[in-house]
Amino acid sequence: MDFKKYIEDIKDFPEEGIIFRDVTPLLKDKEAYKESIDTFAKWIDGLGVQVDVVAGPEARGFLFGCPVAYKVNAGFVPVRKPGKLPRETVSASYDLEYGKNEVHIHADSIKPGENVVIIDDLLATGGTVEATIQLVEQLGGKVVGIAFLIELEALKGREKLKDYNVYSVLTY
Ligand SMILES: O=P(O)(O)OC[C@H]1O[C@H](OP(=O)(O)OP(=O)(O)O)[C@H](O)[C@@H]1O
Ligand SMILES: Nc1ncnc2[nH]cnc12
Repeated sequence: MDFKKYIEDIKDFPEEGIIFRDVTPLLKDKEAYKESIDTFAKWIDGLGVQVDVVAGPEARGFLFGCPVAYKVNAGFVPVRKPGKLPRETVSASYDLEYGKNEVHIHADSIKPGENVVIIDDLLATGGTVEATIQLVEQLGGKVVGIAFLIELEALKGREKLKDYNVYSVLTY
């Protein structure tokens, strides 16, 4: 399927100079959304390992991570912005293409030795996923794969992920 048909390019959002890749038209289209989830799941099946956990960064990572977790019979761990998780967390901070942020996961959410796949809608500078990897590994999880719907190649996020198995459905 030509998924790019379902991605809207918005100039100068949320700041001048950024082309925002909006996935909401894809989410709205039942066939495109389903096929995108199936595409992630097929890639995960091809890894040949039982995935225990899918971890997805707030908020758009939930939109893809949760249905993929369901499909591959794994649990889902939300990677959240500060002040959202009610129990003890571990955290890491990072720079965004626009701005700065911090991510948290519950300290008991991943057990040592569990196989984890990280899913997000988009790879830009790689800051979010790098921070997410740090959290998973701090808890003893093994990052067996990382997948995005969209990779913005010019921002070279993949260079931060050299040691990992990385997949993107679409590149720009
Ligand atoms: O590779 P990076 O430079 O880290 O950028 C990619 C991240 O930026 C976006 O999330 P954002 O923080 O805008 O939050 P949202 O999902 O809540 O909109 C996107 O969903 C990725 O998580
Ligand atoms: N250009 C972009 N479009 C959509 N989400 C993003 N997150 C970081 N950069 C982005």
